[in-house]
Amino acid sequence: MLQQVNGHSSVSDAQGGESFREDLQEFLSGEAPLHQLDDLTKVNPVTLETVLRCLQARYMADTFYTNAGCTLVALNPFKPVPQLYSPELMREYHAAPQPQKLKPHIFTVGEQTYRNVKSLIEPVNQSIIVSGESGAGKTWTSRCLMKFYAVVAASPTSWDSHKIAERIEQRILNSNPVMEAFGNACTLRNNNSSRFGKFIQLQLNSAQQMTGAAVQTYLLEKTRVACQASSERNFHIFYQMCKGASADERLQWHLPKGAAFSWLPNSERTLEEDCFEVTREAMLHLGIETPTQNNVFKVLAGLLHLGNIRFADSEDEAQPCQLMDDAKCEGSVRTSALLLLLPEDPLLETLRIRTIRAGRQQQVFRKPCSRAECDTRRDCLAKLVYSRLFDWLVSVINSSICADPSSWSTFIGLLDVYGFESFPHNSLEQLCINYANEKLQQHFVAHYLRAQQEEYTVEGLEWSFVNYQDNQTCLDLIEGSPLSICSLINEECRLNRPSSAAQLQTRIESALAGRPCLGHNKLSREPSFIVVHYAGPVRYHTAGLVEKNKDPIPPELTRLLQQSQDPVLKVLFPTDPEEKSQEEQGQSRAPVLTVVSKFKASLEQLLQVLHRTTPHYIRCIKPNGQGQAQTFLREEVLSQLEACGLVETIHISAAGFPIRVSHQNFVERYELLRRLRPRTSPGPCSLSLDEGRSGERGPSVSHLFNHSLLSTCAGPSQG
Ligand SMILES: Nc1ncnc2c1ncn2[C@@H]1O[C@H](COP(=O)(O)OP(=O)(O)OP(=O)(O)O)[C@@H](O)[C@H]1O
Repeated sequence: MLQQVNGHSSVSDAQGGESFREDLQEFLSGEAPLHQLDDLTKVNPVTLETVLRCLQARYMADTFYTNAGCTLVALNPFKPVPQLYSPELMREYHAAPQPQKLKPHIFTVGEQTYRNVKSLIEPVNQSIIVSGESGAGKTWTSRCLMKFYAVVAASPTSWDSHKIAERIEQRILNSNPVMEAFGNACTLRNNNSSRFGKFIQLQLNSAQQMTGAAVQTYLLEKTRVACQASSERNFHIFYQMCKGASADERLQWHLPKGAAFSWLPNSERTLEEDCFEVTREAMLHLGIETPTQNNVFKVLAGLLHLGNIRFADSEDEAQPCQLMDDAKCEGSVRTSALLLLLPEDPLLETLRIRTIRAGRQQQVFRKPCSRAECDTRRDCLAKLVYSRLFDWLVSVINSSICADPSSWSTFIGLLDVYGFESFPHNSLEQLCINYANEKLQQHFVAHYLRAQQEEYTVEGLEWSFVNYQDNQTCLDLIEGSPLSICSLINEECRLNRPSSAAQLQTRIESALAGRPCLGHNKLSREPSFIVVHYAGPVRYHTAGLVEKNKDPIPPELTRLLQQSQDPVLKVLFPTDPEEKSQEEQGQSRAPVLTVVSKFKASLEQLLQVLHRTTPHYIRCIKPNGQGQAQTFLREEVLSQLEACGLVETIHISAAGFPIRVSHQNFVERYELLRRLRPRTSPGPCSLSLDEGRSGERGPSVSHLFNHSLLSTCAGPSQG
């Protein structure tokens, strides 16, 4: 081959031939080392294999951030890398003339968004969408970005003239431990897993200083209060108070050392998250004074005692269930009532007896509940209190950190959402989460395609995306009108008819027959349906779906809690005189929104906000499921690349121009070809190294070309 090459070569003398031979050997021995490639869309060619190899090589070289077009891929190091997040490094990225020329980092994204706001080019507001599966590093990333803005967008003086007034950035940072204590839990996949989604809006004034923030939360996993999977835990706060309370507090909250609570599994495990003092301190900084904090913890202790109440089957259906025959159970009712400041007998009665209003006169009937119903009502009471407490905390946080509307004009939004989920058993929670991911994926693809087109236009390239189809058909299946999975589940709730899991499956299959993204696993014995998501097919079980969607709260429970004399519960359950009189007069109350309807509405609101911002994407990837440093499991990474839409990005890249090399890199790489150039005058495909240097176009401009162009011409069009 060399002979043949030499035949056309201008390299003639023996010495030159030898050096050429060596250079050619070096050329053939490979591209730049993979770990040095900062952008996945620049690996050649862009395929899953090359992308995986590149990520692996970088991970093993302790390089955790890589660009992928307009996305940043963040690999979880699973080990402390303090120098990677130091304030000095933050300032370096902040001060850099071109931060995108530094190594890929979340601070590049942070700085870019900050500069975009400064530039005042529409849309001025920015959003950073951080996604990934549980344990991939979303919370870590969001926290680091908040710290970054606290450093670079800090106001030079205190926001209040008083010395004691705390800086707003510190308050915003203080919201993290509080939200994590109440909203995070140890799961099989992550010791500190956020059990809710959040959008944090960092508010900036005209001088781009942070003047405040606002938090919006989504879908708190409230069932965890009363039901934890084996080897998982309840929300951190319960363990924090049980482990960190003083002797005096233990006495007040009836939490003697070593007390066993059935809603507090795996409490022998101590995690670094079990830091009660940090939570209390942060609550104090947010304006939640010690007496209010004590009240909150007293209520939580009341819930723990509530969880120890056990019912026994009643022999006579007309009689209410008895408590399990032990003194401990009676003690739990008493202590729970004491801590929640509720009358003991009505508490027990509400758990065991259902009241039904019927007829024109709204006559009240009392029906004893079965043992299972009693358990459900007990759990429902705990979930109701906890979810309202969480919402209240978020509202307190907001009132502490939110700036006056006149003091801010722009914002940077940080969205930390649960990634795509597919488990052996998937239910309404997974449907909502995956629905949100479909929406965000559509938003991402639209943005990515737009960015691609803009890049091609700048390059003067003709382009077309081959066979690219977005995920609208899947979204139509989930949320479309008039018929979709959401509408059918809502219909079942509205009609309030008894319907089995099998009937719901049949209804979905018949009403949505022929939809391309709907599948059915004929081998499955449990009633279910399959949705073919962009990230892969997921089977959803229909059992319990309608009930979960209704999320019914027996009105007696709310009425009971309205009787409490506890100051916190009084805030969480205010009495509404109008509602009470309406009920007494037999007027029907406003229709209760289903879980799906509420989620859909909040998702639409979120997307409206996102649509009005310039989005930036950070995809967090977990290199292995065991949380081990230096371990890169290709299969696991691959499934996450699929789930976070990166494979799709790669396909879109490949549908456009799959090979992208900057002019400068091209020249450096193929410099050898110049020495092969015949002495005759250059043809249309000849390479002139002096023309069109990339620097003349600006730093971000790449030359893009397809396979055929490369193979026939071996040189970029100089467009
Ligand atoms: N950049 C990082 N450097 C060091 N360790 C990290 C980094 N990112 C994540 N980790 C480790 O991984 C763990 C999981 O990260 P994190 O809690 O941010 O995941 P997550 O994606 O928010 O998960 P979930 O969806 O369950 O809340 C952290 O507790 C931390 O130990």
